[in-house]
Amino acid sequence: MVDYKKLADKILAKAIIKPEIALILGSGLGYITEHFENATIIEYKNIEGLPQSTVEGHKGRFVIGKFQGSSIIAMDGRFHYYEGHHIRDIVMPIYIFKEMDIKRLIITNAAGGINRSFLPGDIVAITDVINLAFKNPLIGPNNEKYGTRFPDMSSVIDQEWLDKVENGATEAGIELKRGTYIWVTGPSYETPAEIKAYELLGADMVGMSTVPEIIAASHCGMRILAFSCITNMASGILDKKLDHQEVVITAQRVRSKFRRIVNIALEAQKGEHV
Ligand SMILES: O=P(O)(O)O[C@@H]1C[C@H](O)[C@@H](CO)O1
Ligand code: HPA
Repeated sequence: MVDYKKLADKILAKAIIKPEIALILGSGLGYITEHFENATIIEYKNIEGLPQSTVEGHKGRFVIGKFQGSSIIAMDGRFHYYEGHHIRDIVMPIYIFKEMDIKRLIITNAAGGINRSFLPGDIVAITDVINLAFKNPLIGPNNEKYGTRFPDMSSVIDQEWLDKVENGATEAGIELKRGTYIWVTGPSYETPAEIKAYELLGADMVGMSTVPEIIAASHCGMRILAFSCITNMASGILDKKLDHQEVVITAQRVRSKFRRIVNIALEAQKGEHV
């Protein structure tokens, strides 16, 4: 068993501040850490036992600092199943955050829009997920210290927190859509026939991450918000080939809107108990 506490202590020992909220940054979204004050950067390669990031647009480092008055630990680079990591290793950071006594998690990703009312550049609040990869990071012995063997998944997103974010976004004049995210392993993008099938299953956007993190964070009782940046329309919707460069470029194009949504999410939890 991995000693998450030891890893958490090792990371905290290098930081100037004690983080209270964790933020996982999707493809091309790492720029938000440029706005952190008093930032400590810790490369994954300097933490023995952690997997490494191998994907463009994922730097592979923790950035710990103050953002919008909140103390944050951000993952500028996440782990994906298609990189060859064991499914349990993908969620190692979640249990490390738990050992840091972090109670709130904001997850972000780049995703392909399936819902025809979405446009590249939209930000969508994830309201539910579909695990089409059929991989579960909780398979194996359960550590009761973190959570129960059979965790409930009927309300994985913190609705109270999301309501506040939606109100804040409306007040700020930012359009925040809602949708169901379907997780596939990748790394190949989907075929048009697959996208038609996922649409029938009720998915609004498709991506290659986030769901393992939601399962693990939910298992250990964290309050979760998750946002997709629609970087492209999913396969077959437009007469266009998909390409990771476009994903990263679109994620960067919406940097100001995306940053404001994260700001609002941080503001929305201030003054609350956890
Ligand atoms: O880490 P995320 O989910 O944001 O990255 C998406 C999914 C694939 O890793 C990649 C495909 O372009 O971007
Ligand atoms: N499919 C899967 N993952 C993605 C996509 C997509 O179209 N865009 C960004 N990540």
